[in-house]
Amino acid sequence: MSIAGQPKHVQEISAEGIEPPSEFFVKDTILAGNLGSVSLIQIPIIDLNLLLLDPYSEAYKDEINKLLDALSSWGVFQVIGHGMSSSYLEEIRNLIKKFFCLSIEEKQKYGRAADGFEGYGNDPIFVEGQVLDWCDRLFLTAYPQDQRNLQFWPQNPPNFMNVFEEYCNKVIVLTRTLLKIFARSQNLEDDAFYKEIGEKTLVQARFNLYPKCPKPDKILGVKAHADASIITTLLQDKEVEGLQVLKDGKWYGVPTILHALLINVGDQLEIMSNGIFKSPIHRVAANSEQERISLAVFYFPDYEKEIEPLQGLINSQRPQMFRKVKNYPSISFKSFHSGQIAIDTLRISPSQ
Ligand SMILES: O=C(O)CCC(=O)C(=O)O
Ligand SMILES: [Fe+2]
Repeated sequence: MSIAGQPKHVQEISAEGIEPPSEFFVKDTILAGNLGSVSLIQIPIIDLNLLLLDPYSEAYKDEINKLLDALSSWGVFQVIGHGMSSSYLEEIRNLIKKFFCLSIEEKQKYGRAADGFEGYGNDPIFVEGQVLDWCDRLFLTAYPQDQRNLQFWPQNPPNFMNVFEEYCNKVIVLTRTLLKIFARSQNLEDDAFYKEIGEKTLVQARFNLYPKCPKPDKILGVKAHADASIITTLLQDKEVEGLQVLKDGKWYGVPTILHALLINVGDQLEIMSNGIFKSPIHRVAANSEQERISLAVFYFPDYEKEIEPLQGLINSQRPQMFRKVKNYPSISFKSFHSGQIAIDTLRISPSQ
């Protein structure tokens, strides 16, 4: 089955074992380099429990320094001690698998519109000549609650809504705790980032399925990008790796850790931190042997909220690095599809 005018779901192409259509083949750019094997790198593992200790304790100081180093170099770390047990995270992974295991017809009940973003589907085509990601996804808005489009929320598995909602709530609590700790790491008031973001936040989730791909040396699960969010919380497949992060011009594979969640700085946090925290460029490799799943939860400010570097992080040594911005995801989206790095369009050059 293919939907009129749309390429088939990746899951179907993979199951049929046919040659992938040419739209999936990456073009030879620096961001598509080294698609063969990359070395796995142990990105920092941060224990949240240690960051909730007395700030004068040695254990706290060591952990906050490790965190600061992670935020300002990789822009990504694995968090443990977040209060969600391994078995709970396994329940969430099972929910993702159960949904993607349904027939295409069943999943298609929650299918996105041909030109839409929300719902179940393959990579939406927005520009001519776009290279397609080897990934089917279910994209949902979780908060604000009144912006949920419930027609896209699966009724099957039957407990989907409750389990997903509870998980989102836990991720939101974790995100807000991290924002406080990030502020402390800069000697700012606990609510410094939180005040800039405002009360109204947008929380969206992307459930990803990366079916087996016969050409992992020429095709990507997700093309190189930086997230437009403030913070992204990623639940990775427990066995199959695929996420890669670009650092100093080299790609590194991120290992998966059963009980950890992967946190990455999004562009809007890089902006608010005046460039101190880095929003990493990352991508997902395809895999010829194994299917992979993941769940990314993106935490955004409201579209109407203007974001800018915090005053407390601007000084003569570090002048303001980014212009103010509103509705950053739309800028990011356009840049992504025209091959630009979105955050660079907001950079203030030193002479300005
Ligand atoms: O699946 C992954 O590991 C990462 C997905 C991702 O980067 C995204 O959805 O923005
Ligand atoms: Fe991402």
